[in-house]
Amino acid sequence: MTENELRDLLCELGASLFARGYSVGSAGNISVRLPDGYLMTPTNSSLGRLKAERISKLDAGWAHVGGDKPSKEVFMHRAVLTARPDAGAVVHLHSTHATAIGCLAEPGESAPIPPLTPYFVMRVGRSLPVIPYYRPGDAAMEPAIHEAAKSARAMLLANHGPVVSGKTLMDAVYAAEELEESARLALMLRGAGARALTGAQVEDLLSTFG
Ligand SMILES: O=C(O)[C@@H](O)C(=O)COP(=O)(O)O
Ligand SMILES: [Zn+2]
Repeated sequence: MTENELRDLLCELGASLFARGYSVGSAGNISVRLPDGYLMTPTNSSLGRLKAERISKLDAGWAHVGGDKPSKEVFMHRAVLTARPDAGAVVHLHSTHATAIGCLAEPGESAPIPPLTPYFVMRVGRSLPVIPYYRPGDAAMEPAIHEAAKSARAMLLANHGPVVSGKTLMDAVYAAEELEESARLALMLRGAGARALTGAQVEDLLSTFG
């Protein structure tokens, strides 16, 4: 896709996430890898009202070179995109149920949501590390996120929200949506003795769709 097509898709997907309640107010931010740098949602912007021409552009060294001032979470996005050379985009949301799991789980946990459904395993993967709490925008979060992202497509920031990567922008958004719905399901079934997929079923999914 061209840069302009990616800008338009970012606006379209941001509006769709916002309209369906995956983000509210100016919460959340999204980045997309380009051949010569990165696109990032501007700080304090609503995902529901992004303007293609105002999206922030950063060069390959992560310096701001165009558009509005980028999200204060540049360190979060840089941590994931440098750890995962195959990732083309990162989506950070405050979606309610994934954030709730991030408030219940212990930092350091690696699988706070059980593999209840195949699509969760296919989109999010085997592990979902819980990163200790950092103040939003704190550069100190970068090493912990970078390390976790080497082996996980998605993670939960304790008491903050999910961070999800994907090969493409569309993949990252689909995975963020699936993570939120799986978190909702996990909370709904908490304590009910729900049957999770077995280890063999998870491995079969990962080797077939991984
Ligand atoms: O939680 C926060 O403050 C940020 O992580 C966030 O979601 C929105 O920050 P900006 O992207 O700087 O608006
Ligand atoms: Zn946030």
